[in-house]
Amino acid sequence: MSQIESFPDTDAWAAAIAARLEESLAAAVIANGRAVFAGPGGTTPSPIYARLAQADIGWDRIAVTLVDERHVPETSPDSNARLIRDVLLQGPAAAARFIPLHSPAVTVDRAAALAAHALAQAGDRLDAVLLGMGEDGHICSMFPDSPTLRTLLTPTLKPTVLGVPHGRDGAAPPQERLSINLPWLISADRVVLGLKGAVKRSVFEREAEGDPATQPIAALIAAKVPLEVVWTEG
Ligand SMILES: O=C1O[C@H](COP(=O)(O)O)[C@@H](O)[C@H](O)[C@H]1O
Repeated sequence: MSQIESFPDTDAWAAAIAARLEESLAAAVIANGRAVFAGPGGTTPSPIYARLAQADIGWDRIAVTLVDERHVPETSPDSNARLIRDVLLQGPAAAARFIPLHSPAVTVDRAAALAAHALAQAGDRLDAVLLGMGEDGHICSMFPDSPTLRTLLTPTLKPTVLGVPHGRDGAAPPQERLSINLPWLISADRVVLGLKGAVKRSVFEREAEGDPATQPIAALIAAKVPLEVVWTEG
């Protein structure tokens, strides 16, 4: 199982994660003249994004995208793009190019195809990835019991973005979603999973021992994603 690194409080935790992402993005800009970062939405990443935004790392050479998104316009409070624009793409990081996963006025599958194309144009791998995890064990929009789950977790496909239908009969997710697939994470140089709280720690420990075909955390570990798990009680 992946080691869990613990930090005493949210400030130390967010600073440690932001420093790792900054280091990988700066190294990629120096080595390749460009870099690609992908991050999550949700309630967890804001303090990390606020710190990362201040890094002096040549943001005009960096493309920023999402690991997942709801199929909603950016005006929606549920939009992960809105969080990225409001918190990460500020200060020095405002110079970065944003690649949204959602496209307005098309189906979720068409939006996914457009995002897959835009991401492939940005590069053949992600230089730094931040992940969050829901208390049901989902990362990106890889939801337990979703009909797209097994495809998203298939390690041998090419890196892409898939549309995820909303769950039936109250199952998650309540809205259509878009998600990068496991092969994008396999190809990444660095993947940091930021966890807060005792519940998420125990969910991670349980999921890490699970079935790689149906449990995203187990799939990442089995596929040898370069995963760093960084936790604070919060
Ligand atoms: O639905 C989502 O949830 C997860 C976890 O969110 P959090 O609020 O528990 O931090 C997030 O990683 C994902 O990007 C988001 O779309």
